[in-house]
Amino acid sequence: MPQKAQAQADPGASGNMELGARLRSARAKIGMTRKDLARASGASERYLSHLEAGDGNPSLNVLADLAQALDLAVADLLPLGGERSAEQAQAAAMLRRLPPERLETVMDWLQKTAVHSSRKGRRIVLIGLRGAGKTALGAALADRLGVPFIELSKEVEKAYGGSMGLLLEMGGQNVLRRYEAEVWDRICRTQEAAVIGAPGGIVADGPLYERVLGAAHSIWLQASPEDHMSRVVEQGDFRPMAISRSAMADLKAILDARTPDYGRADAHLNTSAQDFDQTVRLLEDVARGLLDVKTAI
Ligand SMILES: Nc1ncnc2c1ncn2[C@@H]1O[C@H](COP(=O)(O)OP(=O)(O)O)[C@@H](O)[C@H]1O
Ligand SMILES: O=C(O)C1=C[C@@H](OP(=O)(O)O)[C@@H](O)[C@H](O)C1
Ligand SMILES: [Mg+2]
Repeated sequence: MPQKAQAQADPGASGNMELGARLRSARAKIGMTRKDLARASGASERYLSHLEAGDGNPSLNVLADLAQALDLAVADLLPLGGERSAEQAQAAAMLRRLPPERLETVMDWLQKTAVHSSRKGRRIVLIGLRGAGKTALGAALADRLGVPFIELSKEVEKAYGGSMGLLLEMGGQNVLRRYEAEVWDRICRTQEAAVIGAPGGIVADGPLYERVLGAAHSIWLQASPEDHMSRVVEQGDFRPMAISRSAMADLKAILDARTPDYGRADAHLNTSAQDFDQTVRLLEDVARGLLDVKTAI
């Protein structure tokens, strides 16, 4: 194999280059000459010049001496630990230097903001069995938060250009899942803030459900089986429970089977414990709690 290709494929070589660059820039930042650094660290000037050129593989002891001479942590000299930008590397270095007693506060803040909100944005997704209130409560919540209300099933129908019934008849569950996944991803790309009503059956598509939980703040709207049934019957729509003598047994079985999945939502709200308007108020509190981001460290 040619020498150059081998060097490029060797992650150690690029690490040494990065170490060299970090050393040079750390030294430059504090106005230290190579001679100064050699004196302060005990390494020879010639060795330092090799290291800075990316041509060396220093021992941990040497690194420790260099770091001490530069008033840095050893980790600050090491190649990026997977960070994708200088800012990320700087943030990681700052975290490493943070006194332990401040670390807990900073981690708490990071969890609530950086990690949490960057992926979930200000998106709220409502999940739950039919009659939970995803549609009715979702519209009311969106109104109160001043964000759009989007129903996944409606968006699927728009994207397909036909009714859900037609889509299922022509394409079946697999096509429905493909549409749901495409529409979900588009919503996440285009809507930083929204209330999204998921179809009750979203839990059946494992990979999509994972994406849903990861890309929005999720709230499971719970109701008693009796309320699920009466609300659905009132709407004259019996999906996914067929009208039969065993309808209530079917409903309970579906609810039981889905409870572990619905239960993974970030928050749960019992909609059976109070009337609609009170439920809207509670839901708004829950949603604002999830969106609330502490900005002061
Ligand atoms: N406390 C409550 N919480 C949610 N919905 C309620 C409540 N009380 C009555 N309802 C009614 O129950 C129905 C819930 O249906 P819907 O919003 O279509 O549920 P989903 O979209 O989850 O199937 C709505 O007509 C709503 O007005
Ligand atoms: O719970 C379910 O299995 C289903 C719920 C419906 O969505 P909604 O809960 O939005 O009505 C729809 O996805 C389909 O009829 C299956
Ligand atoms: Mg609905």
